[in-house]
Amino acid sequence: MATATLPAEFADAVRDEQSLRRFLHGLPGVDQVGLEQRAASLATRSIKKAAKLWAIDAAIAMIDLTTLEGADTRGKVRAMAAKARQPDPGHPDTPKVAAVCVYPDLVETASHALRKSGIEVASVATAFPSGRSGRDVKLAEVSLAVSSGATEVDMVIDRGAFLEGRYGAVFDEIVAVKAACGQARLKVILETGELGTYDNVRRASWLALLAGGDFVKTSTGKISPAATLPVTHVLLQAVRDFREATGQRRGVKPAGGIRTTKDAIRYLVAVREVAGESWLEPALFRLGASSLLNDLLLQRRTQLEGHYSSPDHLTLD
Ligand SMILES: O=C[C@H](O)COP(=O)(O)O
Repeated sequence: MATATLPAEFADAVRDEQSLRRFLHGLPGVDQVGLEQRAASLATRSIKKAAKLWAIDAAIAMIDLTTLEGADTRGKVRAMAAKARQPDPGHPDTPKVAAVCVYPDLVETASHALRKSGIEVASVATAFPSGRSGRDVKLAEVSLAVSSGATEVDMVIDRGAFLEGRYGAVFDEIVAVKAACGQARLKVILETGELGTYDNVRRASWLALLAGGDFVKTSTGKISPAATLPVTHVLLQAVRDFREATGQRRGVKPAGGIRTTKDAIRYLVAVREVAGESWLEPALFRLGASSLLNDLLLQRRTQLEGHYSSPDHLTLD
């Protein structure tokens, strides 16, 4: 197996396929009932009015504004980039989003449209969303994205290999992609809706962290279920425990199906309660979403203006 830069205590776990399997299957099992109850009870927590505007602004600043459609055009990406820079021209104090996320062939357009904005350019890669292609093709795609200006790469893991128990192959692929990323941040999409169990989600999270992923991300947004609160709890527990064990902080990105301010705030509450308040920053937490920003902007206007605001003044998501 390839090697990742790891603290000594984990060097043994990734020595070979057998050690990795032993490590991943030695992780504590997830208590499904306890996990789902805790996620549900945190989801009902209400937040005070004063905190709501803070939470809305925090959520906006942590969005990876995404378009991943076959029908995407350069014009659509330019319009998204303009919205990413200034989400609500009627309220210029509205924060910018964290990143714009596109397919590799649109990175150049996004990068040009976002220059000097401080907004990251994220590209999906490694045969997104299925992950079904050869290693060389996947790495070539990562190189295309990075050489076109991507500052972040959202790769998908090989779920087939993972479900066959070929953990070494998944690990090696993440290590190779990380190397191809150079300075770009690597987010590792687990596609949790295909992993079957919370135990598998925990194993996949640790595998991605051990292999050098900067973020673990729930979903592509292309299958159902996509992001859920319980699954996000498992990812947050993994980065929290990884930090305790190694001193290294990694990020979490739920993505897929997050559409409302209420949902976004539930995720922020989960981050605070599971990983801790220090994770509430764009370097460590993102919300991957194609259709969330407008609801946050409407709720923000409602908070500021004291009455419901019509969506007519906002461009479409
Ligand atoms: O990575 C982000 C997802 O593809 C977005 O999914 P969504 O369109 O359900 O928001």
